[in-house]
Amino acid sequence: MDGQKLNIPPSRIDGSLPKRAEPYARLAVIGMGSWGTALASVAATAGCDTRLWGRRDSLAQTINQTHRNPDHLPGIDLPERMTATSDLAHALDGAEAVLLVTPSHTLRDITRAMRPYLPTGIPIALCCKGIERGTGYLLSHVVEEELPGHPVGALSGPTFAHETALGHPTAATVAFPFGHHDRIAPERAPAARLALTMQTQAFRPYVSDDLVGVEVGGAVKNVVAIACGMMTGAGFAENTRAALITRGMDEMKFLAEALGGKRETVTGLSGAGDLTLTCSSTTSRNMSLGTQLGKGIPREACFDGKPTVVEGEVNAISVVDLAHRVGVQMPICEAVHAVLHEGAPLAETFRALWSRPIEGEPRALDITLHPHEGDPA
Ligand SMILES: NC(=O)C1=CN([C@@H]2O[C@H](COP(=O)(O)OP(=O)(O)OC[C@H]3O[C@@H](n4cnc5c(N)ncnc54)[C@H](OP(=O)(O)O)[C@@H]3O)[C@@H](O)[C@H]2O)C=CC1
Ligand SMILES: O=C(CO)COP(=O)(O)O
Repeated sequence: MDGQKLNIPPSRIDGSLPKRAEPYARLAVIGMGSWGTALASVAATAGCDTRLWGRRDSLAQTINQTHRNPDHLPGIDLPERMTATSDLAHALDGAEAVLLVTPSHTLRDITRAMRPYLPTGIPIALCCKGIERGTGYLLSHVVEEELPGHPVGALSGPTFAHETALGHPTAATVAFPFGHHDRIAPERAPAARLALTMQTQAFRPYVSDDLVGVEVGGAVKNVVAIACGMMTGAGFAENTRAALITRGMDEMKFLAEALGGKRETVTGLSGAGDLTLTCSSTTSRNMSLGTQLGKGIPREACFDGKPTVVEGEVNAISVVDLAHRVGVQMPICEAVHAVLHEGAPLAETFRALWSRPIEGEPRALDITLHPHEGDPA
């Protein structure tokens, strides 16, 4: 069977990108924190007319006057081409695509607020990481509810904001479900156009059609990073961290598959890539929260008491809740949830995690071996 008989355009047969994809000329970036600012900087560097929105007018004015974001990316120069505003209508006016980069718990409110200003059909890419608490929805589902009639995708990967903004070589995945756009000419496909819009000499996007796999990777990796931090803070080292990363990836894989995502996405930039980055670096806020808790620092004293966006903290609740709904076991995420939200003692919780009955690797090898009776497990 060949593509001619199926009447599939050549670009769909070999999976290659449309040959004539056009970058977007104007982008709105919603969220003036470190990642929104870094992404706006990348897009502007790539030549796109970029407007960055944040809730504080004083910060927007500072960015416009100094080309720096002293609150979220101190000391890093931003391109003069990007402008900042606290006026949502102005940010969205004429935007050909939108990046959503607010903390995940604010997503529903901000997308609802965008509704009067965004003509239908404008593609929206999620750059925040999480699952909605209470509903258990992937964030793309939240956007689809609040802003119906838009192609929704994600941009995600191993991307610390300050490194990206400094121009360190960085790669990420841009995922939109291709199926939604079958009637759109290939050169209009949002994943291709957004990837081209964001490409610079330092920032390298890859294109995917597995939005679910990408979203699950971003949400779960933060919870696993807290687990890695907890064990590191408690005094354990590389063996432990490598085990948590690998078994955490297994949890990611099963949740992604249960929701219709692809296993191979979990081994890509938005899964294994981001998991490795976040679980290996003291720069990570999630890893850092875990480390401080593992050292016995009370939650209210972590980060010297400063309010800090730690997505894995709330997402431990939503990930575990979603896993229960779809019948997937996620013991590492459950352990983090128990310590953070159920008052379970950290040392005992992780000892119990390590003493669970022996299982097969992979899970498909359906084996469960219980400890001998009388063993001190
Ligand atoms: N930082 C990174 O390296 C990366 C972050 N991400 C993801 O990007 C998303 C945004 O995080 P990031 O840019 O790091 O955030 P930051 O911690 O850098 O900044 C927080 C941002 O959220 C705003 N904010 C905080 N609380 C609220 C609230 N209750 N209502 C509305 N706005 C609020 C802040 O506004 P204000 O300044 O006015 O307080 C600020 O713009 C997260 O999902 C994160 O996981 C993804 C990849 C990399
Ligand atoms: O998602 C991130 C890097 O890809 C940022 O991770 P932290 O929120 O843990 O700092």
